[in-house]
Amino acid sequence: MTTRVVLSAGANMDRPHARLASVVQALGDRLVAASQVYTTAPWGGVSQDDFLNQTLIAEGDLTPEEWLALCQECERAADRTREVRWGPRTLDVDVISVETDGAAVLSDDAELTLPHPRAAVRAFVLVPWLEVEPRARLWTPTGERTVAELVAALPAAERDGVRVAEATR
Ligand SMILES: Nc1ncnc2c1ncn2[C@@H]1O[C@H](COP(=O)(O)OP(=O)(O)OP(=O)(O)O)[C@@H](O)[C@H]1O
Ligand SMILES: Nc1nc2c(c(=O)[nH]1)N=C(CO)CN2
Repeated sequence: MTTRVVLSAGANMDRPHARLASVVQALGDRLVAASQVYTTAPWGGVSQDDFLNQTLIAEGDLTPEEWLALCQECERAADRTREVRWGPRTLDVDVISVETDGAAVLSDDAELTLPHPRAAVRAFVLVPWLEVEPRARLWTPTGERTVAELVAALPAAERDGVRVAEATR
C-alpha cells in the first residue's frame, strides 16, 4: 500500500537544526517535499524557547502505524523524554495526515489519531505546510478545509510568530 504522509517536526533543545535534519535523513528517498525551517513562538502556554519547525511530505509503502513508528524512532534517537506536556523537547515528530489513493485516512484511535487533532489550529504546522503544498486540504471536525483557509483563520499574532529561520548548523 503506497501512502503519502504529512509530518511536522519540531525541536527547541540541544542542537535543534541537527534534530530536524535527522528526520530528513531518516526519510531518505521517501521524502517528496520539505519546507524551509521556521522559527516559531511556543504554542500551548508553556513558557520556553522558540521552536524550530519543519513540515515534511513523504511517500512510501508504509502503513499509517509504520509512519508513526518511524517518527517515534526519530524521537528516541534524539533522546526525547516526555516531561511537561507541550514543554521543551529535543525532537517531536507528529503525523499530521495520511492519504492512500488520494483519500485521507481518518482515525480516532488514541495511539494514532488522523488527521492530527490539533493540526488545524497550529500555525507552526500549517504555515510551513502551505509553503510546500499550496493546495493542501485537511479534514477538521467541521469538514474538509484548505490549509490556506485554516492559515487565514488563525489569529494574526500566531501567524506572525512563524518566520523562516536563519540557516544555522
Ligand atoms: N497523529 C499523531 N501523531 C503523533 N502521535 C500521535 C498521533 N495521534 C496520537 N498520537 C499519540 O500521541 C502520543 C503522545 O504524543 P506526544 O508526546 O508527541 O504529544 P505532544 O507532542 O506532547 O502533544 P501533541 O500531540 O499535542 O503534539 C503518542 O504516544 C502517540 O501514540
Ligand atoms: N511552536 C511550537 N510550539 C509547540 C511545539 C512545536 O513544535 N512548535 N510542539 C509542542 C509539543 O507538542 C508544543 N508547542
